[in-house]
Order: sequence, then C-alpha cells, then structure tokens
Amino acid sequence: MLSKINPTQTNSWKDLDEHFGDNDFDLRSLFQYNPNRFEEFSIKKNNYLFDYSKNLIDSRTKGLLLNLAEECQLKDAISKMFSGDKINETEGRAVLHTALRDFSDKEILVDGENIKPQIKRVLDHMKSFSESIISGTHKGFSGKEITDVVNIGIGGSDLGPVMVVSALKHFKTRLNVHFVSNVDGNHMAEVVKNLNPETTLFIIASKTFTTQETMTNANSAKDWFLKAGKQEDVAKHFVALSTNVQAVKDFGIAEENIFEFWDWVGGRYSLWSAIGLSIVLSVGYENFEQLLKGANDTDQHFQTAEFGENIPILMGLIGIWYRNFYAATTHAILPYSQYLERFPAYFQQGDMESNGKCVDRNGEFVEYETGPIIWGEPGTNGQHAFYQLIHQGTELIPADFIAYAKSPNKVSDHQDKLLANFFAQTEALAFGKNEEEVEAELKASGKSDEEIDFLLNYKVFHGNTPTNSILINELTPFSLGQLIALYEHKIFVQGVIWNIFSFDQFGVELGKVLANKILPELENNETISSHDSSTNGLINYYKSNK
Ligand SMILES: O=P(O)(O)OC[C@H]1O[C@](O)(CO)[C@@H](O)[C@@H]1O
Repeated sequence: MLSKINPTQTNSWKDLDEHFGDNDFDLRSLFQYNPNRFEEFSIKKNNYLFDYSKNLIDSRTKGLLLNLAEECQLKDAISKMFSGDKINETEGRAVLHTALRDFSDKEILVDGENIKPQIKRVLDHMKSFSESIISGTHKGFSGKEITDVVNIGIGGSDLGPVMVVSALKHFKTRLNVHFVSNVDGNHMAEVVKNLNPETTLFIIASKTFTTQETMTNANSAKDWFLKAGKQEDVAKHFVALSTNVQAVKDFGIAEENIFEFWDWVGGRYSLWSAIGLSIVLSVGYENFEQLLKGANDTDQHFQTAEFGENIPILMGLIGIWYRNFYAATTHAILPYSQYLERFPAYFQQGDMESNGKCVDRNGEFVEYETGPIIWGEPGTNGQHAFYQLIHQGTELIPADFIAYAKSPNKVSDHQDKLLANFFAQTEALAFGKNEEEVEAELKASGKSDEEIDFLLNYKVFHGNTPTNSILINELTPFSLGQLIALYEHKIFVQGVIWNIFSFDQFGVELGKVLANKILPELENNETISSHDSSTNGLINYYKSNK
C-alpha cells in the first residue's frame, strides 16, 4: 500500500506556500544573478540533456520540492511499484509495466509467482510471429505474403502503438501498418478501402476484449474479410492481444494467435506488452527490444538517481509547483520533431486518465488541484497556431520542448532552422521583450512618439513563461523508450504526491454505460422521452434526420 499523506498538510507544503508568497520569480534576474544557473539546473545523460533552468524556481524552491517528495514517501512508493506491490488498490492490482522491459535475471513476484518467464514467453512469440510475417514465410489464405497490418484498438490499445509507429517511421520494415480506433465506421471504411483481404493481417488489440468500439470494428473487419476469405482462413489473418483469453476464443481467434498480457499492465502503459505487436511488425523485433531497453534505462535512473538529479522526479515536482502554487491549469508538450507528432496525444491519455482524479487515497475529496490538462502539437507548426496565447495571453502555460540534435533525413538546412526555432522559443518565452526594448525598436524603425505610444503594450512580451528543454542526440528506438518512460514516471511522481490512485480510470465508465442504454433507443422509430429534455431533443432530431 502507498502512503496516504495529504500533501497540503506536510511541513514542506507550508514552506512552499510561504516561499511562493515571499518571492516573485523573474527569469531575467534569476539568470542575471546566477551565472551558473544552466550548470546548476540541467542534467546531462549519455545521450540527452535535460535543461530545467528556465523554470520559476531557485535552489530553495528545488530543496523544498525535494522535501515534499520525501515527506510524501516517494522513495517507498517507487520501490513498491517496481517490486509488484498492489499499489492500484481500487482495482486490487500490481503496476508492473516496468517488468516488461526488465531483461535482468531478477525475479518479480505477483501473488507469489515470478512473472518473468511469462513475459519472456510472449516476447518470444512476438519475435517469431513478426519474423514470419516480415520475411513473408507466413502466407495469407491465397498464398500471398502479408503487406498490410491493421491494428484495431482504442485508448491504450491504440495511442501508444500509433505514437511509436509514427515516431519510428525511419526504421520501418516492408509492412504498412494502419490503425482503426474510432467506432465511426468511416475510420474503418477509409482504412480498408485500399487494402486487399488476401494480404491483410488484423490485430485485435483489447485488454478486456469487451470495449464497444474495438469489438464493433473487429466484427466489421471480419465481415469485410469474409467477403473474400472463408471462416477457416481467419486464423491466417486475425490475431488478438488481450488479457481475456476466453473472450478472444469466443470471437473465433485460434489459441496460437493470442498474444497474452496481464492485469498488472495498465491499458495506457501497455505498449511495452503484447499491445506492442503492431510496433514489432512495423520496425522489427530488434528495434522493439531497443525501445524496451531504453525505457529500462530510465527505470534504472528513476530508481537509483538522487532525487535532486532524478529527471522524472524533477519534472513531476516542477509540475506540482506550477499546478498547485501558480494555479496553472494546463501543461503543453511541444516536440520539435514531426516524428513525435502523436506524442502529446499519447500523453494526454497517459497523464489525464492517470491523474485526472478528485478523490484521494483515503477516499476523501481533495481540496487542492490534481492533474493538469495536457496538450500540444509539434513545433514549428504550433508556433503558427497557438503560441500567440502562450506568449501574450493571460494564462501561465508551462511547457516541455523536446528536440533531436541529429536528423535521419538530411534535407538542406531544415534541421538548423528547426532547432533555431526550438532555441528561440524557449528564450523568447523566458525573457520576453520589455517596454524599453520595444520602445527602442520602434524608435529605430522610425515610428513617431504617437505611434510608439499606441503600439507599445501590444508589442511587449511579458516573458517569464517557464519551460523544460529535452535535447536528445538522436531519435532511435532506445532514446524513444527513454523519453516515454521519463513521462510515465513523471505522472507516477505527481500521483504519489497528490495522494491519488493513478492507475484506475473509473471516470470513463459512466458515458459507456449511458451509450449502451441509448443504443437500442436509436434502433426503433419511437419518439424518445426517457431522458432530460435536451438529450430527448437531440436523440429525436437525430432519429428524424439519419
Ligand atoms: O484495451 P481495452 O480493454 O479495449 O481498453 C481500451 C481503453 O479503454 C479504457 O479503459 C478507457 O478509455 C482505457 O484505459 C483503455 O486504454
């Protein structure tokens, strides 16, 4: 069990409160008065740099945040997660996605059983299966090689693979991997439109194998396939990734085509498990193993580095500083890499489904803020969309900037231009442009005093917007694994401190239940009156226009 400490009752929280009230952090002054600020507030790892110097903190803030982590017993929580304690108490489960990427000989026990052999068995299955598909030894029902793979899943059974497959495009095998997630039939229709059932493999990815969207899409995929193939050909074209082996068999998928995982893998943390099969097919098993090893590298760092040098811990604590003391409502993730196009969306689920909670580990409603809204898009595109608000709006939006030093595609001077923008944005956000600077600039451009008076405030950048920069040498499966795990552990750190349960997701249930109730009402011609007037009105309008 994790501790059940209300963070706001700790001494360090009170100290932080006071410290916040006493200080008006200004990044210009912080850098001016401390020439060693970058050295003090950055961490260099073998293959990446984490710079957190452009944050509204000083060494006392950092010290107090570290005290908060101690007081909330973070060390104990980390060791409990890694050793398989049932820290997901509301569901009675261990939280062991980290075991999936642990290639050491160390035993990890769940209910007295070492889970390492089962992990190895499934990994071996993924390896041999993917090799037979990629090499073409596995043939479709008409004797042709598989050319296209369609992963059918949603949420954690979709977003992680989508994000990694997109991020590792440069490492692609000969297979084309597609994803269908939305129950909107157009998603399925648009994906299968150009596919040939003879050369298509479907992966039905669902932890529970009960999710309405996935089961609907899986059945439609089967119908589409059976227009060309026969029932006995399904085995060559359908595989399933699930913890619910019986439901998979009932669906008609052969036992040898089931890639199992376990209830101690949370859906949004499952890309490391059998749910990663589409990744394996997309980039090959060796690259998938590198991804796992990269994540394990961060796991080691998280478990062993001193808190003050521990990147996910610092990311988590700095996030708490903004959320609870500065009342920042959102946090932006801004990758300066088109390959990481789906990274913010992936961690929208990762973070918001984990820490979007209002009941603490004592079962009481919290009286402080928990998880922020996570959002973002790749730079430089975002600069031409929403950065205006970050620079000059009325919200404080802390942001993470992520970039790679090397680019696998050398296209004229694109990389330098991309990185110039990456550096420029965090500089502009931190230091802005004050009145004197704007005035001097306007004068130099020949504006009259009257014009300067009018334009001055519009042209001022208040600056002082905090950012972290993560600059990674190269986008490889290994470094991607490292990066994903940094964010996973950041989320864990925040959940521990907020005293909430980060590994359940009851908040997604109510809508699902109501949709199942409404569905039969859409299938007849009756006027509906069983809901409130708005819902009745919407349903009846739909029924008369569908
Ligand atoms: O893999 P399943 O069981 O189909 O669930 C899909 C997703 O649905 C959720 O349960 C709720 O959105 C997620 O946590 C999960 O990733």
